[in-house]
Amino acid sequence: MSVLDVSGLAKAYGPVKALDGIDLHVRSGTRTAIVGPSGCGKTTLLRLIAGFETPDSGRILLDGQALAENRTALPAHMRGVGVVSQDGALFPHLTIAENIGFGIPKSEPDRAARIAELAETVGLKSAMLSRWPHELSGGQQQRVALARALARKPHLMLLDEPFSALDTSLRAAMRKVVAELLEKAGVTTILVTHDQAEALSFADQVAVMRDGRFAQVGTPRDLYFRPTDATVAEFLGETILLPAHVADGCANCALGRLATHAPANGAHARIMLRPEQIALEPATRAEAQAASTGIYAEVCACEFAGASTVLVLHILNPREANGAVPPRFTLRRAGFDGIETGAVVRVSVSGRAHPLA
Ligand SMILES: Nc1ncnc2c1ncn2[C@@H]1O[C@H](COP(=O)(O)OP(=O)(O)OP(=O)(O)O)[C@@H](O)[C@H]1O
Repeated sequence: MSVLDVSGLAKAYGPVKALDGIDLHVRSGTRTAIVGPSGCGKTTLLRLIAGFETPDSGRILLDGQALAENRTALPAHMRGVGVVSQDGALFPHLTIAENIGFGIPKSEPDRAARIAELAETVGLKSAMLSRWPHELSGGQQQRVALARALARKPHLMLLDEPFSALDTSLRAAMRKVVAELLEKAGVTTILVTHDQAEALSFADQVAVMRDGRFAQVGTPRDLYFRPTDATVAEFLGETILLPAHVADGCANCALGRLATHAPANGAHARIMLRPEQIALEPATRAEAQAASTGIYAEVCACEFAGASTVLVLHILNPREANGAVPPRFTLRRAGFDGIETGAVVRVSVSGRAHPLA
């Protein structure tokens, strides 16, 4: 099991600052996911850790040993770092057994047995060992790529969008298999992905990257429920943002007085809620007009999308303190429960609101 420490890492391609001062600590035997929009520098970071490129400045330590320090770098093959890329990149002229055994010396007496064991570990049938890469499905090829990387007994595994070419159901299954396998082998792992749900479910630690820097690093729950800003919040999932007056651990907003996560203050703060925190119950316009407590809303729009439905809700009796809040918000709900455009609903909020600057 190995510990990775990255500090002050920077890399520019001409005028483009691909990495602009990255600090990252990955604990031994854990899984870290790096997410961020296209072009933010994710692959560049993996390439520097793998040793395919040299940083302009900064340091990468694996178990205290310098893999790269400023412009000096240990060659990739001496780092003990395994890499699995998006397409698996198998050698087309080698059989599956030869691909898996690529990094195992031919002189090793139990080479064939190790290849068979690795194939079994990643769930490949022994009959596949004599096949060629083009005779395997995408998911099977990714398993071979993983077995090939594991054969070298890496201290650190780098996974660069390894599931992105797979269809949705296979993707989820492979993610689970790979997470379990790496955990069992105790290999410290970094996964790069575009998929926020994948990052949140796969990793112990998630780093959100933006313009060559980390916007936030933390546990999946921390990042999802306590994002540092609205961009991180929206990147990690559906978000409801409402203007609020935040003081003394409470936020006054269009949805009433809500307890907040942190003791934040600020007259112009906003709060964030996740859609799972909002419950709707059918109600009537008369109830809404007569009510002295509770929040009522009218459904102004309803977009059915199969597994989820997006509602636009107009709050009929907003409770905000400053009166300047547009009392309307969008809510994505799982499934469809018959609430249509024109319906009146009672709105309740569970859990705490998260204040944002
Ligand atoms: N070899 C290169 N030469 C010039 N610019 C490069 C090179 N490699 C990357 N870049 C630039 O550096 C920035 C970061 O690229 P990188 O591939 O690391 O992003 P990414 O987050 O992995 O993107 P994606 O999710 O689309 O793969 C981009 O602006 C990219 O155009």
